[in-house]
Amino acid sequence: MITVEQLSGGYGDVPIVKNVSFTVEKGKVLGILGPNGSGKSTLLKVMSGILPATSGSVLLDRKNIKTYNARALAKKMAVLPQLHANAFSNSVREAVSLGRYPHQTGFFSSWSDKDEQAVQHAMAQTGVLRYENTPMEFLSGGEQQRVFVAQALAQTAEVLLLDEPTNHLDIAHQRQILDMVRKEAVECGLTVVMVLHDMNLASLYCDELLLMEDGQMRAIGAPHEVLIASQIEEVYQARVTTYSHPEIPKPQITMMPATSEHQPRAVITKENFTVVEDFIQLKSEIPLKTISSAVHNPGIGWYECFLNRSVPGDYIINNVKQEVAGFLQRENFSLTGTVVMLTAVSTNMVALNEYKTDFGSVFVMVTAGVGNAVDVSRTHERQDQPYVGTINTWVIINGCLSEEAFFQAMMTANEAKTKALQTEDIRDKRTNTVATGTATDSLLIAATQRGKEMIYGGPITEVGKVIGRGVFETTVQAIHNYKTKA
Ligand SMILES: Nc1ncnc2c1ncn2[C@@H]1O[C@H](COP(=O)(O)OP(=O)(O)OP(=O)(O)O)[C@@H](O)[C@H]1O
Repeated sequence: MITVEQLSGGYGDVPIVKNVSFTVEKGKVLGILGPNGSGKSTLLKVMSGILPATSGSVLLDRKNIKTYNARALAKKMAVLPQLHANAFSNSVREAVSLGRYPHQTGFFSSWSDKDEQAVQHAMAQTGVLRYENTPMEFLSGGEQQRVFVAQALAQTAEVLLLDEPTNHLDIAHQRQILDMVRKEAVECGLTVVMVLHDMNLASLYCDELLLMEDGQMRAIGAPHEVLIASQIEEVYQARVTTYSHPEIPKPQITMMPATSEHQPRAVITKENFTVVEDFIQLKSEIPLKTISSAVHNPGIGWYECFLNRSVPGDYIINNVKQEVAGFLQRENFSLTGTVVMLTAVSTNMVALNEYKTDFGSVFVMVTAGVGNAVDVSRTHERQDQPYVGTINTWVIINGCLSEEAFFQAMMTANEAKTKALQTEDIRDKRTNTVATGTATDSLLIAATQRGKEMIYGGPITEVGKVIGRGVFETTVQAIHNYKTKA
């Protein structure tokens, strides 16, 4: 455990670090973030005693570091500095072994089994074992960086201070070093304070983050309490946006480029749609921000091509995703840029309408295979497998929607679809009650994201009104087409 109390210090008379206080418990990892020159490295230097503190104190297990002599302190705390004077012409093994100097005692100190184990463990953990006998000068910058991390690790101190440990490392080695740091913290109780420039890595690997600004603490707390877009924008003077990591409940930050770049024409018109026997296609000149429950490329993303593909009624394939990928490859569609829905109805039953609004046109496309419609409130009564029958709906918006508006637009569209089924008196054959949809309906909302952002997409908003009317009317029309052409 390390405690920093109202610590100030710097170079000569100039205070760089001002009044910093925090505690890192045993087995926890603190990440220090901040713009260039905000005092991160200086803070580590004052914490480790490399630079004198002008006021305040640093405690290791509640004992001031001033009470330790250099060797005793080095046994407790290992430091990886930002810049290494690479005076080594010796081997990797010898460089890592230097980490053991605090443990060497007496004038003729001998190399113990413990020393050997610590060096072997450190080299293995950092992936430098295979360079063991290579001279340091023969290693790349990233390989040398890993050797320096190994040297700090070999010190087997309780507290590790790391200044940009992932400097020069490719992503695989960044992961290796940071995984190793986390593992040593969680499994061996190592306490870690590390300066990182990459906020996303810091979010993933640190329990807490300290954000520095002009030598002072701007914020400290769990990643989600520190990585707040407005706060990061203020401190770094850069436009950013936050999003959730897809698999881990940690925030991530992405930079927003300046928008001076020429933007191509960004309007979807009727000409962007084509209907052929196999599919209904929308091909956009710009990627559209999309949210969908499609078979291929579902979820949230940016896509340029959209297919509502007609497949035979007996289309039962074990691996639908693979079959669709094969189709895209055969037909020369981009696997990563195309969203695909499947329908058993033929493409000539499509209903496609344009709705003109003040912010731009909205297109609604529906194919409605309602032969096997279901009443969602009664499906719990049935034991059978879902069978074919699909209403596919696209809402394509020449406009800009907030994240919230996208989800509300989905709800609005779905409500309008259900209302259309009610109006057309489409029934669940088993219960003879009004159907609410089919077992495998799919919905897609896509927008050009140009123009003024629409914050909400509920039924009484500007965009919600057109979605409500558009999906209702177009679904009714698609049901008529299905009834007359089936
Ligand atoms: N040896 C030095 N002598 C005098 N001033 C220094 C020295 N090293 C750094 N500084 C000053 O201290 C301030 C903080 O520097 P520091 O290296 O701590 O920043 P940092 O946050 O680690 O930056 P970076 O992200 O660029 O590594 C800077 O204004 C810098 O110019």
